[in-house]
Amino acid sequence: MKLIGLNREEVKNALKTGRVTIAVYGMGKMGLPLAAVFADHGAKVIGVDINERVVENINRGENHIKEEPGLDELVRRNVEVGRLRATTDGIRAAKEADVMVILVPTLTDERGNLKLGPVYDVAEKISKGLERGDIIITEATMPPGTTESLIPIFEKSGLKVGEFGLAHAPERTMTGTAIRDITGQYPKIVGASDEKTLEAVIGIYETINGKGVIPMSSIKAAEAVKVFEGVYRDVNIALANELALWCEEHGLDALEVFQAANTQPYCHLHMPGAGVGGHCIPVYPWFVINLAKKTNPRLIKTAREINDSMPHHVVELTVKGLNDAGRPLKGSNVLVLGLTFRGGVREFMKAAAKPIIEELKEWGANVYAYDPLCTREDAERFGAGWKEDFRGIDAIVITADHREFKELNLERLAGEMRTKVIVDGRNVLDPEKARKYGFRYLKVGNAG
Ligand SMILES: NC(=O)c1ccc[n+]([C@@H]2O[C@H](COP(=O)([O-])OP(=O)(O)OC[C@H]3O[C@@H](n4cnc5c(N)ncnc54)[C@H](O)[C@@H]3O)[C@@H](O)[C@H]2O)c1
Ligand SMILES: CC(=O)N[C@@H]1[C@@H](OP(=O)(O)OP(=O)(O)OC[C@H]2O[C@@H](n3ccc(=O)[nH]c3=O)[C@H](O)[C@@H]2O)O[C@H](CO)[C@@H](O)[C@@H]1O
Repeated sequence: MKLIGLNREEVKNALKTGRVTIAVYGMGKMGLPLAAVFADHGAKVIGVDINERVVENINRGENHIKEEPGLDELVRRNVEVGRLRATTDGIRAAKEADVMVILVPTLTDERGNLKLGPVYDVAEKISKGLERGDIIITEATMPPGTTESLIPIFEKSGLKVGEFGLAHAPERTMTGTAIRDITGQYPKIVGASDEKTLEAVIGIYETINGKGVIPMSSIKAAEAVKVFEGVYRDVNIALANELALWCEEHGLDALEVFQAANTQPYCHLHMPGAGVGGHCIPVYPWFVINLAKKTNPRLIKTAREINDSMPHHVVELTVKGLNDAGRPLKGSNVLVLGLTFRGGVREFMKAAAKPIIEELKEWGANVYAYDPLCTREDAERFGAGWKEDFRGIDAIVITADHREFKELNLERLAGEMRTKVIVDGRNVLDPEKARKYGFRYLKVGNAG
């Protein structure tokens, strides 16, 4: 059922009664939860992915996103009742769907150059199945202006924008809380090509999001909201890192000072640490930097440099800790705890562990690694040995805040390690407790 021209209440009713078909392109950490939530609210949903194994799993009612609580059941029951199915045929999905949601990766390379290939691929497929009255929504985080830059591709269908609707509704969630966030942790941001499309898209998201919708004046404004959220986070993490380095110089504990400062409602000092990884936070600033022609985003560029320098600082802390214990880094056995970019997610994009392992090896250390979400092969891919105990280890370097690391048995570590040095790159351990067991405990913002 085409939705353009309906008011939001009519759209909600149509969606809930199974008269709306939604195709979601990208069955990943964001796309599959969204598809399952739409299906659970009554829509007929087609999940589209280029990965045949992903498609086969979903059609068997199996969820492959293991970091998402509740998603197994949501996928199983909606596949079982026939509301959710998956395909690799993106063109056919567009022909059958009334609404097409683009939620494939939007990435950059190490230098921040955009890699929007998956978005263009999906746009081309949608253009071959687009029908009058259809609505296309980009949910993937987009450099502002990108959604509208796809219009020439969509108009290859022979339709003009206006005959189909275009909107941007950024996915404001994170792996591990996607279902909670999609269904109402935050209001949904929506910008659209025209009033009728905006009205329909508000109806679509009010159906699934209990916090409602914030309509924006344009598609580009909606794109900027999500990107700015990420830039805010990256710049504030850089501020925390810079102040933490100052605290080290002045013998202060950064977290003690930050926690006290943050009791003031206007102060939100973030967590200093081993660096900023993932598909999101280190990427979104480049969307702003690359699009700046007359302005010069100096602060945003400097923040990126500060955050990218933190893995090296963690290596410096490791050298200091070992030296204080009378051991050179060269020849020491160092165990890196964490290969993923953050705890709870098996994702390696710009993980701090990679440069840390490389630099430790350059200095002649024997480097091992362990991560509860990873395998021996992952460690070897990073250039480290795999080690699940602490015997003979001189220094432990924590680079991801996995729950397991917060619960480390310090008594066992003290008994097994050869030299007792801990560099806590994610502030997961209690400094006093570590020092009580005789560890030299260092972290970003407190060099012991
Ligand atoms: N992961 C997060 O916490 C998070 C949070 C908010 C927003 N986002 C944004 O959501 C978007 C998707 O991120 P994600 O974490 O779900 O990625 P992901 O890597 O987990 O999943 C992407 C999926 O898209 C599929 N895919 C790739 N190219 C395709 C194509 N041409 N056609 C169809 N499917 C294709 C892949 O096979 C994969 O299954 C990105 O723009 C990201 O910035 C991510
Ligand atoms: C919708 C979307 O895109 N969602 C994103 C998702 O982001 P994400 O999954 O990438 O996770 P983040 O928590 O942002 O971590 C990124 C890296 O920064 C390090 N870090 C973090 C905080 C800090 O104070 N100091 C740090 O050093 C951390 O170790 C890691 O390496 O969720 C965030 C809400 O959590 C959102 O804001 C963010 O938009």
